[in-house]
Amino acid sequence: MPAVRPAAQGPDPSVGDLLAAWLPGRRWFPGGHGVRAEPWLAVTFDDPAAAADVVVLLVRLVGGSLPGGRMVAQVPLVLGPPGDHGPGFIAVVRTAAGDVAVHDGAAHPAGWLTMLHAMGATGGRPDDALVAGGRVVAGEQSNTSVLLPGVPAPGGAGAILKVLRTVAPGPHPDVVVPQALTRAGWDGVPRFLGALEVETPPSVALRQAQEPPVETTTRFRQAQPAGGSTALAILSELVPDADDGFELACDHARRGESFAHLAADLGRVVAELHAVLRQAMPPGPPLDPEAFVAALRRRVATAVAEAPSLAPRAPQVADLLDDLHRRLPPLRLQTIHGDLHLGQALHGPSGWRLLDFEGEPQRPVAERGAPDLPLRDVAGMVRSFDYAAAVGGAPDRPGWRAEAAHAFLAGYRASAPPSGMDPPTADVVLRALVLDKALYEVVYETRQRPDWAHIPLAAVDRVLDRTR
Ligand SMILES: Nc1ncnc2c1ncn2[C@@H]1O[C@H](COP(=O)(O)OP(=O)(O)O)[C@@H](O)[C@H]1O
Ligand SMILES: O=P(O)(O)O[C@H]1O[C@H](CO)[C@@H](O[C@H]2O[C@H](CO)[C@@H](O)[C@H](O)[C@H]2O)[C@H](O)[C@H]1O
Repeated sequence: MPAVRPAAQGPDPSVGDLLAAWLPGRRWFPGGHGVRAEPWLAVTFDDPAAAADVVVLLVRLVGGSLPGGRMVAQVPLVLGPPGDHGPGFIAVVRTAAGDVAVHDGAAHPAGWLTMLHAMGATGGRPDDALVAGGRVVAGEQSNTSVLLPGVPAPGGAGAILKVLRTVAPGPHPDVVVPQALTRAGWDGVPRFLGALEVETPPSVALRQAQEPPVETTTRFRQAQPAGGSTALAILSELVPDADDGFELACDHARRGESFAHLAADLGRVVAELHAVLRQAMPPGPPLDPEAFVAALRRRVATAVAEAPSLAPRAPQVADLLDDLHRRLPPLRLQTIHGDLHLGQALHGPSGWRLLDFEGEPQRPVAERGAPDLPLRDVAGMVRSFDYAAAVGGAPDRPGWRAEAAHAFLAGYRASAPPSGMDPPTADVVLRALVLDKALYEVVYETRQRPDWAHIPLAAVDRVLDRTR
C-alpha cells in the first residue's frame, strides 16, 4: 500500500533544487516565474516495474499570481540509475546515496503503470503491455494526459490517463461529474473508468493553507471520491479518430468554410449535458443575485489590474452589471461544465464528446465545480468561436464568428431545459457572461499567451459597444 511521508524524508534535497529550476518552465506550471515551489509531501508506491523508483511529490506553490495565492502541484518522478535517460528525462542529480537520473513520471511508462496499478486498473497484474505504445498528448494543457491504447476499455480503443498537475483535497469535479454522467448512461462524455485518490487526513487538509505539515500516513482509495481525499489522476475511455474541436473550427475558419452544422450539433449536445446534469447531480442552491454580481465585479477588478488598458471601459462594465443585477429573476443553480470552449470538445465518428470538467484553471480551486448558471457554458462556447475565427484567420472574421455562434445558440435553445428566464433577460445574462469570460481570458492570455490578449480585449469592446 502506498504511503505518504513528509517530503524531507522523500527524495534527496538535490531533487527539490532541480525541480525549483525545472517547474517554472512547464506549460502546466501555474503562475510563472514569481512562484516559489517547496516539496511538501511524498507519496510512495509498491513499484510494479521493479526497475524504477516511482515517487509522487506534492509541491507547495506560493505566489501572488496564483489563484488564492497558494496551490499544490503534483510532480510524479521516476528515479533511475544515472545512465538511464528514458522518456521524460530531466537531469542527473548527485544525492547522498549517489547519482540519480530524474524523470517526469507523467511522461514515463513506469510512472503510468504505477498509477494504473494503484488505482486498481491493472487487474492486480502490472503488465508492461498495458503501457506499451503510450504517449503524452502534445499541446498546451493544464495537466498531462497520456494516450494508452493497451489499457482495456469498453470501446476497445484504449484509455487516456490524465495526471492532474494542481491538486486539492475534496471531491474533484473532473472525477465527480464524468462519473455521474457515465453512470447516467449519457454518451456525450468519454466513459469514466476510474481515479487515483490519496486520502489526506483532515489535519493535512487544514494545514495546507498554513504552515508545513508533519503528517506521516495515509491510504489509497480506488475511484471513490469522498471528502478528505485528493484526486491525483483520472482514467477515461479513449475516443478514437476524433478531432479537437478548436483545431477543427480553426481549419474551417481558415478555409472560410461554414461551421454552422457542427456548431448547431454542439449546441444540442451542450443542452443535453445541462439536462442530464440536472438529473444526475444534486440540485444547486437558489441564485443569490447580490453574491453573483459581486463575483462578476471582482473579476472585472482583477482584469483591470492585469490589463490597465481596460480601465476606461470600467464604468460601462459597471452599468451592464447594474442592469444585470436589477433583472436577475429567482433561479436555481446547477452543476455545469464551468470552462467550456471548443478545445474541450472532441468530434469523432459518433459526434461530439465533452471533456475536462475541472473548471477554469485561474479560479481558486474551492470555487471550481460550484453550481452555476448553464448560460456560463453557453457564453464560453460563444467566445470560442471568436478565437477560432481569429486564430484560423477566417477571411470574413465577423461573419464566420456570428454564423457559428447563431447556429450554436439555435441548437442549444432547441434542446435546452427551461432556463426560468424570459428571452430578453436571458440575452442580458448571456451578454454579461460573455463579457465575464472575455475578461477572464484577458487575464489568462496576459499571463500565458500575451500575443493573443488582443482577441479577448477586442471582444470586451464589442460586447460594450454593440455597433461594432
Ligand atoms: N477521452 C479522450 N479521448 C481522446 N483524446 C482525449 C480524451 N480526453 C482528452 N483527450 C485529449 O487530451 C487533451 C487534453 O485533455 P483535457 O482533459 O482537456 O486536459 P487539460 O485539463 O490538461 O486541458 C484534449 O484536448 C484532447 O485532445
Ligand atoms: O483548457 P484549459 O482548461 O486549460 O482552459 C484554459 O486554457 C484555454 C486555452 O488552452 C483557454 O481557452 C481560451 O483559448 C482557447 C483557444 O486556445 C479558446 O478556444 C477559448 O475560447 C479561450 O477561452 C481557457 O480560457 C483557459 O481556462
